[in-house]
Order: sequence, then C-alpha cells, then structure tokens
Amino acid sequence: METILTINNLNKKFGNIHAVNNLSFEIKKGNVYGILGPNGSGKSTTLGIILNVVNKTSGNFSWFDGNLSTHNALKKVGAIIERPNFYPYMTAVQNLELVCKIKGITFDKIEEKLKLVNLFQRKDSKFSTYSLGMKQRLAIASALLNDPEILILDEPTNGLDPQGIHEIREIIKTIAHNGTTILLASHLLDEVEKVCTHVVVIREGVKLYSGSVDEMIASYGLFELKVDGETSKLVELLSNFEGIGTVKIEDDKIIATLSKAINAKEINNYLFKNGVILSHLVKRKPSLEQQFLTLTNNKL
Ligand SMILES: Nc1ncnc2c1ncn2[C@@H]1O[C@H](COP(=O)(O)OP(=O)(O)OP(=O)(O)O)[C@@H](O)[C@H]1O
Repeated sequence: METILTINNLNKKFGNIHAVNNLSFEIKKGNVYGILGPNGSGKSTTLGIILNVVNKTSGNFSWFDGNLSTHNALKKVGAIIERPNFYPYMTAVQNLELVCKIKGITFDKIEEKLKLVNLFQRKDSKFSTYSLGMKQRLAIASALLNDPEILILDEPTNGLDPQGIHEIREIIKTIAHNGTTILLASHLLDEVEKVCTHVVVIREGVKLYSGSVDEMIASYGLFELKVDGETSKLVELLSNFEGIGTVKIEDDKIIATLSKAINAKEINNYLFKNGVILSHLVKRKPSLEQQFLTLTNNKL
C-alpha cells in the first residue's frame, strides 16, 4: 500500500514542555486516521509540524515517496487547522473563487465541491449568513478544491451542535469513500470510533497506541459477572487468576478486564472448582472508550 506520510522520532519542545515526544507513525493511502488524545496532548503541534507551520525540534517526517520538497508535497495536501477564515460580505462561490485564484487553479471544481458538502443550494448566500456548521463545510470544500491526496482536519466538529456534527462526519466518510486519505485530530473517542479506520493515541506527546480501530476494540476484552450473595470471594478469586487485569464492582455486577485472552469456559470452571456458582457471565469486547481510558490511565 502506498505511503502518504512517514513520521520518525519527531520531537517538539516549547521551553520545558515536551509537546511531541519521539512520535513515529505512518499514513497509508486510502485510510482514515485519527490522532486521539486529551487536550494539550500534542495533536495540533504534530499537525503544525507536518504542515510546515511549526518548527520541529528534532526527528523527521517525509511526504509521499520522499522525493518532493515539503513545499511541493504540501500542494497535494488539503488542510483545515484553524477556524475557517472567509470574507463575510462575499458569497460562498465568491470566496471559493478567491481561494482558487490564490492557489492558482481554475474554478472547475467549485460546483462539485459545494455539492459534496451540501452547500450548493446556498452557494450565493453571503458567508456571514452561514451557521458554524455551514462555515466548517465550506472550509472542507475549500480544502478539496485542488483534489488533494490527503485531507487534514483539526477537531473538525468542535463547537457544532449534534446535527452539525453528524453532517460533518457523514461528509468525511463520503470523502474517504471517494478515495481521499484523511488525517484528523480529535479528543472525542466516539468520533474516532465512528469515522476512522486507524488511530494513533497520544498523551503528553507520547504515542500510547497505533493501529486499526477494529484491532484496538477487539484486543483482550472483559468479563461481566454476577453471583447470588457474597461478592468478596468472587473478587478475590478473580484477582488471583492469571490474565485478569483489574476487578471492579459496578452496580450489581463485577467487571474483570483481561490482560490476555481467556475464554468464558476457563473462568467458569476455575470459579466453580473454588466453590463459586455464577448467576451471570458475559464476555464483552471493550469499547474504544474503555481502551482509551485504560491506555491513558484514566487521565482525560
Ligand atoms: N506556541 C506554543 N508555545 C508554548 N507552548 C505551546 C505552544 N503550542 C502548544 N504548546 C503546548 O504544547 C502542548 C501540546 O499542545 P497542542 O495544542 O499540540 O495539544 P492538542 O492535543 O492539540 O490540544 P488541544 O486539543 O487542546 O488543542 C501543550 O502543553 C501546549 O500548552
């Protein structure tokens, strides 16, 4: 699979803040990547570095096959890393025409991109009359005018209402479906779970996980157990079982997270032999949220 971006041991220090700490990952063509991390974890700084608006402290990154200068490579990248900035007294079309002039491209794609982001009906309305969601969608149309290989978005749904969030996510999925690679930064777990195929989880600039969203959700899993009567014996037995990570009491259930693959039969036999008869035993895959909380040590 074609590589779009390679990042190797990237570091950025602002004084004594290590905003990006030895970060490495790769972006392959056709996937949707999410950089997921709490506020201040280094997402925007990472995007700024690869887009040449923030200077790295050390490490390197290379676009495409590495043969283009960053300046030329960035002509094949569409990015929205700040609030959309258009002229309020100009219409959507006029604003996009101006963007085309600045980028030195023809007006050919304006209509197609306005349709893609569901703004064609409002193409002649002044930007100042647009809702926040519409402004964000116009920014996406603008970033796509030169049919970039990759679209980069920083917190694309920040500040939007649920309807606006839904519209943006659907548009991102359509753009990905049409073959454009996407890299987005988000602190929202469900956003990454819903939109992305791959995820890089970072905290305080350090990569904690990178891989497919499916694999992340599928790894390990957890047991949900119930017993009639005394739970303390069950908790103790579970805590002593190799492969059980944490044991928590949640409402009337006990949640045991796994640190290796264990099947339900194994755990049931073990408990039965030790005199505990379960009234409920379910194995669940943890949600990305549980995974994320485990990875970031519950520090959100
Ligand atoms: N120009 C700067 N000068 C000093 N410190 C900075 C600067 N830019 C970012 N930082 C610091 O670097 C760290 C990472 O910030 P960054 O904005 O990259 O995080 P983020 O994950 O994008 O967070 P958010 O979602 O809040 O934007 C933070 O501690 C931040 O305060």
